[in-house]
Amino acid sequence: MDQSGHSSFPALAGQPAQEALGWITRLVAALELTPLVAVCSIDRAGIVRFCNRACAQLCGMTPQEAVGRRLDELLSRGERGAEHAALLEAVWRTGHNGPAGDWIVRTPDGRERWVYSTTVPIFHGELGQVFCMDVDITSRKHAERTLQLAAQVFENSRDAILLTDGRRRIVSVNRACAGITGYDDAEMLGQPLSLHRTGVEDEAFLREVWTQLEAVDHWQGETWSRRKGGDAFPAWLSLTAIRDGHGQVSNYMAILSDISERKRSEEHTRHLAEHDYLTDLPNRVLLLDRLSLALSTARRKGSMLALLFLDLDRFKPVNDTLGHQVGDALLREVAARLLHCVRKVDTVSRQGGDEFVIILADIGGIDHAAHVAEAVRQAIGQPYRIGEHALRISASIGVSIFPSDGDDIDTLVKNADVAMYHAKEGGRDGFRFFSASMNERIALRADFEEGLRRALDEQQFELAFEPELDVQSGALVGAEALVRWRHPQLGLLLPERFLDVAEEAGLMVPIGNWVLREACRHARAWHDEGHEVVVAVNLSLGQFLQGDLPQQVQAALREAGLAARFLELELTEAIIMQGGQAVVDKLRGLRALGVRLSLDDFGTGWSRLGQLKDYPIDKLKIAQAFLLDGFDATVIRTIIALARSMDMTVIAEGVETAEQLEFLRGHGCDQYQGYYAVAAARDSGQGGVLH
Ligand SMILES: Nc1nc2c(ncn2[C@@H]2O[C@H](COP(=O)(O)OP(=O)(O)OP(=O)(O)O)[C@@H](O)[C@H]2O)c(=O)[nH]1
Repeated sequence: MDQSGHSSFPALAGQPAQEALGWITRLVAALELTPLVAVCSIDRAGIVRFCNRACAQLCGMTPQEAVGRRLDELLSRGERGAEHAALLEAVWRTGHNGPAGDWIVRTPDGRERWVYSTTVPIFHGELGQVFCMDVDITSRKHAERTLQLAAQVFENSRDAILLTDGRRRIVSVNRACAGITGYDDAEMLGQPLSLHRTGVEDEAFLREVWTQLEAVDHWQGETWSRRKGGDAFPAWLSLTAIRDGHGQVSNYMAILSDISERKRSEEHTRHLAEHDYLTDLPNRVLLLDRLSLALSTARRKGSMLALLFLDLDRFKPVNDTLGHQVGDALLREVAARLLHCVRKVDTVSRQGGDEFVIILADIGGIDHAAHVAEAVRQAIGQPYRIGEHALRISASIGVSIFPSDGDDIDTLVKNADVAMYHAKEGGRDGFRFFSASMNERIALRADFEEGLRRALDEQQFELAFEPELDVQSGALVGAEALVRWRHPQLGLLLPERFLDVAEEAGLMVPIGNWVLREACRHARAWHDEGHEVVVAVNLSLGQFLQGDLPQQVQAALREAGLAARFLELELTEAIIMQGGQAVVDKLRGLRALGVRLSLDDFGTGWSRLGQLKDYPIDKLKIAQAFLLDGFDATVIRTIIALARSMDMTVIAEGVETAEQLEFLRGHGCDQYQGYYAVAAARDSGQGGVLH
């Protein structure tokens, strides 16, 4: 017994001294060698006096290296170091065992280990040493942490997770399970995992699922589930068999995700991809899909189908005058009216712009298509009220029929389009059925356009000149250049035969520039022969709008060596109607080159007479309509007076008789042109000048 009353070795009490010593030696040896418990002892100064192998290993050194160092050099006690130091201090103070507990220690080489640790004071007379015993529980701690995390994942997952035992009885469900399925835990636990619990009801499907699960331990796929309340919802189901160490299935895990939201968003995305944003009608993609389906059905049933290709008439001016928003609203209203004209089985789609295509599925006969086309025409033609605007619009409709007008999508769409084009050409506001001859006309027109494209390169254009004579003296003062096309097969063509096509084919500018250069070249030739005649060239709107028009004019004059005052550019009213300072500036720019400007066809559409004085125009050409379609003396007199008041030259076109010329002379008209001028020039020998 020591002075404090503690027995140093109670277990050896009563043993003979020799035997006790043997026991102690063996115990120390066991302590020394045990791999399970790291043991070290420290003295009051905190110096390590004993360190077994396990302790040395934990610290990453040999026992010899450990002994003699301070304990905190071996194992620092991590974040809770102060707490541990206080505990140790209490052991020294009270002489009682320190409480056992888990600690994180840090070894000298920086590793962190979890230890289960206790501290025992050992008395030898007085309190001599404190033994620290640590069991390394790092792996267990990690396993616990992993399990804890798994449990958190299980519990917090937004998907329903169900665990069963090997006999498919539910042993655990997470919180989300009740949220998704509507069944609470009590209704689930202990129940067999018939997938009815997850709402999957298709027996054949379920058999297939379990068969695959048994074979490869996993199955996943999309399925329809039903909540306890009866609602069906789309779900993603994943089933996994979990096997034990002997390869037997010990558990099954089912994960059920509610994918209604994702489906809704996918559906929304698909809707956007297949529908027109403005009218929400099927777009071209969906139309082709529906048409393909409708064609398969029609082929199988041997029935007919009609395709209506609809294009609004003169829709562009609605946009241009009232703005795109009104245009958009009109398109939406048109879409709504179209839907009213067809059955549920039919498809109304918008192709873009002001084009719509309608599929009439399974029609009884052609008259059905005609009936719908007429109903559509009438519906579109009813007045519209868009905001404060009252509008009217019409549509041109082309119809193609399966099987007579085509057997495949492309042909049917193309033929309906061709028929629509003919409806436009036929005066708009109507419908046309496709006929084979339409294609021939389209092909002819395409050939014609192709020929026109080649005509410039192959020098098939020519100029003719119409003389302009002085009313008083009869002298030749000018000549208007008029373009002709010597077509290889069709012979000499007048501009009205090909200018529309040139306009649509974008050829007006190159043709116009050719005319300009060629006219200047001719004028120069006349001058060289001693005839100082002005040459007049018509300027199209397209030409006027080109940015480098002044340069083109200058180049033509330079190439020909013609003085600018001998070139007259004839403007159309369309150019002046563009209005604005930009037009005035451009005209002034041309005028500054020294050329003359005349206004062609004056009097037919000009509504802003007051502004005429703002434009730098030298000459007015009285439209020939006033002379040819019933001689309008009042208008002619007025125009002459107007031109005089503004100091402009005035010329009358289309003069055919001596009386007309007399009238013009009597009212002070300066020049004239037309059949009578041609004859007069010929008779006076001046006609030959204009070769
Ligand atoms: N407001 C609006 N206009 C559009 C839209 N898409 C295209 N457009 C316009 O629709 C017009 C289509 O005009 P076209 O069919 O070429 O010509 P049109 O004036 O109808 O003449 P015709 O068809 O020859 O009778 C163009 O001006 C386009 O800019 C759209 O989504 N909204």
